[in-house]
Amino acid sequence: MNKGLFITLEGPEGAGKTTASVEIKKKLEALGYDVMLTREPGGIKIAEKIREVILDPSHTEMDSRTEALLYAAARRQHLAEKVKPALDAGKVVLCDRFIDSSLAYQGYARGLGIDEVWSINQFAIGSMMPDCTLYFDISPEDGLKRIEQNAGREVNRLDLEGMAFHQKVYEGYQILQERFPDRMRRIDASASLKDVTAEAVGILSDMLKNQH
Ligand SMILES: Nc1ncnc2c1ncn2[C@@H]1O[C@H](COP(=O)(O)OP(=O)(O)OP(=O)(O)O)[C@@H](O)[C@H]1O
Ligand SMILES: Cc1cn([C@H]2C[C@H](O)[C@@H](COP(=O)(O)O)O2)c(=O)[nH]c1=O
Repeated sequence: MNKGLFITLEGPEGAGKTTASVEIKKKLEALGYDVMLTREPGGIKIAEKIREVILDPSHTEMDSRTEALLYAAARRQHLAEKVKPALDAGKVVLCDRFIDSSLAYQGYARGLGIDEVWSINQFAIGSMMPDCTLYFDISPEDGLKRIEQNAGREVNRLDLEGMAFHQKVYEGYQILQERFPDRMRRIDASASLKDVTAEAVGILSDMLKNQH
């Protein structure tokens, strides 16, 4: 049984998840919560190594099922080694991407099937679903425009996919929102960082107050 709160941040490329997660962490800490920020794929040594393999732009030959399985493997290790111990210690875990990324990117955009990708992830995560998912809603055009303007950002293999793929990712997230209306909370990610952070902190502090 979790003691902490498991929060995931989801959305298309350039939605502002990584930037906002740092601000959300600061605000929740100022309210007295013990917060751990982490990311997928990655967050620990083994998963960061898997991330390098998945996202290396030269790995153009990677099969879609291999890609889905690697994400699930990285997820399992990250969950077992870092997320679960933090939740057991009562922390608020903010995780930049989780299973919904696999469902939207591999399940829907790659065409493997949301249910098929769900089932391989069931093996990886068991019953460890997020308590709440902040869905950063932004059009793929606007998200990619932000990334293009960020000269320092690494360009990974998935960034190099065309607009049709990113449009499908966006559609995939819309389907997930319909499927999980209670867990997924939509945030207008086209708003300013200040407004995005305030909306996210509002949602989470209500949840935390009700939990204790
Ligand atoms: N609310 C915002 N308004 C305008 N620009 C923003 C906002 N939030 C983030 N940005 C900028 O957009 C770019 C992408 O942000 P960020 O890396 O946080 O997105 P992300 O959702 O984590 O993307 P990815 O999943 O592709 O890594 C960065 O240059 C960041 O400074
Ligand atoms: C967890 C997860 C991620 N992805 C994709 C989404 C992004 O293109 C990259 C991760 O890069 P970021 O800068 O850290 O957002 O990987 C995916 O396709 N499936 C997943 O399960």
